[in-house]
Amino acid sequence: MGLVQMLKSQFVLHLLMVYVFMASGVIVNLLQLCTLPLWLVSKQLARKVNIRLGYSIMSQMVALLEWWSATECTLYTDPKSYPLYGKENAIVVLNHNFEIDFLCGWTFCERFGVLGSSKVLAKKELAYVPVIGWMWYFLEIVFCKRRWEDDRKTVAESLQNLHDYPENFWFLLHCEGTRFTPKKHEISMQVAESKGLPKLKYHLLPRTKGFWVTVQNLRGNAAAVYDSTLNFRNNEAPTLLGLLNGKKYHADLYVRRIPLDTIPEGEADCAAWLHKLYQEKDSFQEHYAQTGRFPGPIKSPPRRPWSLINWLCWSCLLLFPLFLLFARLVSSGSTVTIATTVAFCIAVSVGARWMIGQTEIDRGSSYGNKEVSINNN
Ligand SMILES: CCCCC/C=C\C/C=C\CCCCCCCC(=O)SCCNC(=O)CCNC(=O)[C@H](O)C(C)(C)COP(=O)(O)OP(=O)(O)OC[C@H]1O[C@@H](n2cnc3c(N)ncnc32)[C@H](O)[C@@H]1OP(=O)(O)O
Ligand SMILES: CCCCCCCCCCCCCCCCCC(=O)OC[C@@H](O)COP(=O)(O)O
Repeated sequence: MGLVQMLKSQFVLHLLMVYVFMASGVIVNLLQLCTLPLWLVSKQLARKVNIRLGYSIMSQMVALLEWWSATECTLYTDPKSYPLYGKENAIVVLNHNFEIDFLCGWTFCERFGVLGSSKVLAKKELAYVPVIGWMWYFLEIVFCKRRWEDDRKTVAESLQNLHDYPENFWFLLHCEGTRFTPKKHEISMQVAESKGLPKLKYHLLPRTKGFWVTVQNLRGNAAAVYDSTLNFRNNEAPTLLGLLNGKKYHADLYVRRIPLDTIPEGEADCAAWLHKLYQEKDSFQEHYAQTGRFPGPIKSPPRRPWSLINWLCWSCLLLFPLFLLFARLVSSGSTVTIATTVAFCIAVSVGARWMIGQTEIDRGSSYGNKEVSINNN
């Protein structure tokens, strides 16, 4: 292990990074709270301010991937579609197999200039994750309970609100609804069989209702669906802790641009269209497994310096007072103050570990895990 790699794996450095992320995150959350009165005066200005504030949090995690771990991201796509990326609103349909797929998504958003305005249909539980979940509230992220009877109205309303959104956005949909595990796969393939649908090898059976409601409510607003398929070289299963330890991965993303007006309007036709799309996605993953690459030409956007600059600015701003405080603490010699500080550091690391746990598939939800009573009618 080289010196740099050894440094990157030091716990004390991770603690400092977590401190910068959490402290800057809470400051940004408080600033977001201060924008509430602005919504009453100028909604569009409040949204633009929140896009930039959100960027300041999300791009720190992007910097972790791009600059700290130096993970590479290769894009396979049609060169004719490429100039449109970042210049239009789009619905992104992405497979959900990896613990850091959300971060790869953010990284591509960053490279096409839509990170601050990126949107997702996220499970409600994520709204309570400190910093990220609180930030999402101000970014008009659409949350769902994964119970159609509860979600159909709220999701449609939240999507309608995006019609006058002031900047281009990508709306991410993980149609599988949960991350891939062998057990969830087995159960969803029983559902596929009961519906007479072909089996998928690399994906769970997509849940079609969220896709249909999104397409219907973003018609006239989003121009296209970006069918995106992600995988990692060398059969790696990347983790957030791996990134924190400076491990370099290589992500490959295959994106096809599909104009929204070519997608059927009726619910049943739209569902059939999505099932067909997932069969195609499965064949792309098979191609990847066989050849180590996706079909089509490579047109990779380079990383930009902004995420690193933002991260360095927050680090300078927050580490300097921390070191001053630390020096004063040591010189004061007060056991109570030192013990309180140590307890605070432990609380922050436990909190951060819990947040990282939210990304771990082993600690994932039981959604899609339960045997369903299969009705063949
Ligand atoms: C280009 C690079 C990327 C750019 C990235 C862009 C933006 C980045 C932005 C943010 C990054 C951060 C990312 C954070 C990620 C967080 C993501 C999540 O939280 S995923 C979980 C939440 N999202 C979803 O669930 C979306 C998909 N789900 C749906 O759409 C659902 O339909 C629903 C609207 C949530 C409703 O859920 P419900 O469970 O009620 O689903 P359905 O009614 O659809 O399901 C019943 C239906 O399914 C059949 N069924 C039963 N069991 C299964 C099973 N195990 N598998 C499959 N299907 C099953 C059942 O028979 C019913 O069938 P039918 O519809 O025919 O009656
Ligand atoms: C510079 C950075 C320093 C980093 C410090 C570390 C801080 C930790 C930050 C944690 C961020 C948490 C973001 C959560 C996003 C997780 C997205 C996700 O993948 O959710 C899973 C759901 O889709 C499905 O859930 P399951 O049904 O599979 O269960």
